[in-house]
Amino acid sequence: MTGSDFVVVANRLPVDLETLPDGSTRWKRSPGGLVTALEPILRGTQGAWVGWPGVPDVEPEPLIEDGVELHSVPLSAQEVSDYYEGFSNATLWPLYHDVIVKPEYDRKWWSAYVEVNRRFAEATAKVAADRATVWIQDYQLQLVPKMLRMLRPDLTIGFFLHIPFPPVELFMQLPWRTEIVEGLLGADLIGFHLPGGAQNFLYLARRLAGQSTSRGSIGVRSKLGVVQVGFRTVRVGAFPISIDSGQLDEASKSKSIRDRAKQIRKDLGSPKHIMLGVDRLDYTKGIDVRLNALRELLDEKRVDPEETALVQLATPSRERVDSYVKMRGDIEQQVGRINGEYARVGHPVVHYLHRPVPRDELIAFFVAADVMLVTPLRDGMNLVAKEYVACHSDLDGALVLSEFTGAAAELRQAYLCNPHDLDSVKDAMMSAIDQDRETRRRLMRALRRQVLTHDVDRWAKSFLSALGNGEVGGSALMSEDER
Ligand SMILES: O=P(O)(O)OC[C@H]1O[C@H](O[C@H]2O[C@H](CO)[C@@H](O)[C@H](O)[C@H]2O)[C@H](O)[C@@H](O)[C@@H]1O
Ligand SMILES: Nc1ccn([C@@H]2O[C@H](COP(=O)(O)OP(=O)(O)O)[C@@H](O)[C@H]2O)c(=O)n1
Repeated sequence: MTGSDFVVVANRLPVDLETLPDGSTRWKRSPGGLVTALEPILRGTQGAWVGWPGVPDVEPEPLIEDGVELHSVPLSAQEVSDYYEGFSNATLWPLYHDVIVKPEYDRKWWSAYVEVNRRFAEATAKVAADRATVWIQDYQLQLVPKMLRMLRPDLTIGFFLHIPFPPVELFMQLPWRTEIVEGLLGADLIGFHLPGGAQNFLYLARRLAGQSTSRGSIGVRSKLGVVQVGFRTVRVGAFPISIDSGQLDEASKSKSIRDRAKQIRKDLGSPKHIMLGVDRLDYTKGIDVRLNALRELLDEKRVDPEETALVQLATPSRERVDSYVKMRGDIEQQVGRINGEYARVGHPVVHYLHRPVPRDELIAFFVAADVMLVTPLRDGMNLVAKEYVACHSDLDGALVLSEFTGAAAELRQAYLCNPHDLDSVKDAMMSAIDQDRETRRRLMRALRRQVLTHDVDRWAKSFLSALGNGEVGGSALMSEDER
């Protein structure tokens, strides 16, 4: 059998097919941190990537990009609605993000999820070489490990969840909770960002799937948990994802980016403090939280509108899902309200862009920003926080970071805040603005040490070596009955 020895399977390909006004098509980079992280890992490996091309009802021929074979899995318009917008992003996404909005449980969406997961498993089974390693990504594809194992028992199968794995009490709401846990248990190794997610999963493997599991605590890139599924041993661990920090560090030092960053400051009217938010427009990201905090700081005259600019770059995301439509309206109203009260003609306080920004332009914004605002109510990791740090070799920047991000477990020298407590967010913003230069430099130096030594390459190697060598750090097995 021919095929690829290493296959990544993700809901999206790293590029989306875009139709131009003249009817022609071109590929453009897909949104989100999963693609940011995996694209440099696969580049040049001669591996394959199986995913949806981002638009309904098309099935482009396989293509090769940077040595990687891209294989499209087609979705009909109805499947985009039921599997992607419905079950993935109106059921699982809110359920796994602390039910910030109420998850909807719809049997039709579940059927579409099962059907599309089956299609991904079949497409992968065709692409993978004999005894290949397959790495399945994220919440959209949690049934694929089991389905693929049934089709191709020769494969080594890894699964990584990019979003938080929820507390047991929330997960238990899901009508199809057992099927999801059993789907994941088809993998040889299941990875989470944080030990807490892995621990939650182990408990559910005992309780819902009735399997024996290890009892010891799980470490970061160490001390894996174990689930015994018949004769198979499934390992479970924490592998915090990261970015290509060396590449970003280099890029941010280039003259063209530095010049562009200076120009951005000028264009903003040379304010004393540039604050920046960079997110997909998603209710998990707490864009409303930072806008509320800024408005109160302006009201209380702790921040001077003449000296301050907040730039919010918001990539459009999941634009047909109801909760996203509503949130967009709310945020745009908040931006309008702040500018209505505090802007001068030609001098807004909040600069809001609802469109994707080219990569170099984004890096220039990171370089220009004095204070980065990352305030999600819940976020699996948040790569933006790490990207900002990687872009500040000048040590002259401050990161305000929500405790409810995966990144907060590693970036302890950020100005940490609780996004549910507006005073905590306001205080963190003020500390970031006011802190003396020496303290800011010391904190940024420590943050950079973490981000530059823990890059995406280390993430992938730690996961793949654990997948490859069957390394186990777990202790004795414990079944549900023994608990
Ligand atoms: O594909 P979309 O529906 O447009 O969404 C984009 C991606 O969003 C999510 O990203 C997550 O992965 C990041 C990298 O691990 C992590 O830092 C972040 O906290 C997560 O939210 C989603 O998980 C991906 O599947 C989407 O492609
Ligand atoms: N306007 C924007 C916003 C985000 N992004 C990128 O999208 C990725 C977002 O990753 P993330 O882990 O912070 O969050 P998710 O969007 O994956 O949930 C980062 O690599 C950002 O640099 C972008 O390119 N343009």
